[in-house]
Amino acid sequence: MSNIHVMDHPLIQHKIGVLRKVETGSKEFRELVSEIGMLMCYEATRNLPLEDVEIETPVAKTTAKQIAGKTLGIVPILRAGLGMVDAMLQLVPTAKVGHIGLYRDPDTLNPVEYYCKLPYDVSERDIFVLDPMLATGGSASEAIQFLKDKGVTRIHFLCLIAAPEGVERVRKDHPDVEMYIGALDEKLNDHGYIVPGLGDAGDRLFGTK
Ligand SMILES: O=c1ccn([C@@H]2O[C@H](COP(=O)(O)O)[C@@H](O)[C@H]2O)c(=O)[nH]1
Ligand SMILES: O=P(O)(O)OP(=O)(O)O
Ligand SMILES: [Mg+2]
Repeated sequence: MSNIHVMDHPLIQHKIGVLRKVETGSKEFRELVSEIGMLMCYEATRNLPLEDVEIETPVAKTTAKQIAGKTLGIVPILRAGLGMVDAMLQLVPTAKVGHIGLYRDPDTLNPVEYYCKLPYDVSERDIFVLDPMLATGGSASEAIQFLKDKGVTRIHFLCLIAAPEGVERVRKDHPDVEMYIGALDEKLNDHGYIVPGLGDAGDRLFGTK
């Protein structure tokens, strides 16, 4: 079974279409990123292991299910990944949140790290790395490597839009990572932007351009 999952849900496709539009302003953009993030979280958590737990309802004792293990962690790649955090937390309120700050050098397109703060028990958790855009794959690959160096073994990567180049890079560097992709686009342009894409996700989320 492939570990690359391209979303085919009509709600996700519809919302990504609105997100792409040049006339979609920051407020609506933020709402859409959050909504799509929530729908993708639902898909990305589909295979989490469950364990039995004995509970008591008002009527009877029974065996219910709960997520097994030390539960989850969420790691947005700053800034753009921040737009997906609240939605994930609404579905998984007990998740801990780490942050990895990376920006792309505009000339080399290589990621430059400027911040990192992770939960102390990060290595015991299933980690969901968030970034709306997977372009060259440099940022995602570096963030994932960073987590692996901290001992994390179960990593899932979620992005709203991906270029084939980025998917190939992450697949090659990290074949063990589950990738969840809202839409797979055509290519990168000469500046490393996804075509057709949506522009710079961080700028559109925070109104910085
Ligand atoms: O069309 C795009 C392409 C990239 N971004 C931002 O860059 C990084 C991902 O780029 P990589 O080349 O994959 O490292 C991502 O964090 C986005 O913030 C973008 O917004 N739009
Ligand atoms: O990857 P970048 O350089 O686009 O960073 P940001 O997410 O802060 O816009
Ligand atoms: Mg940006």
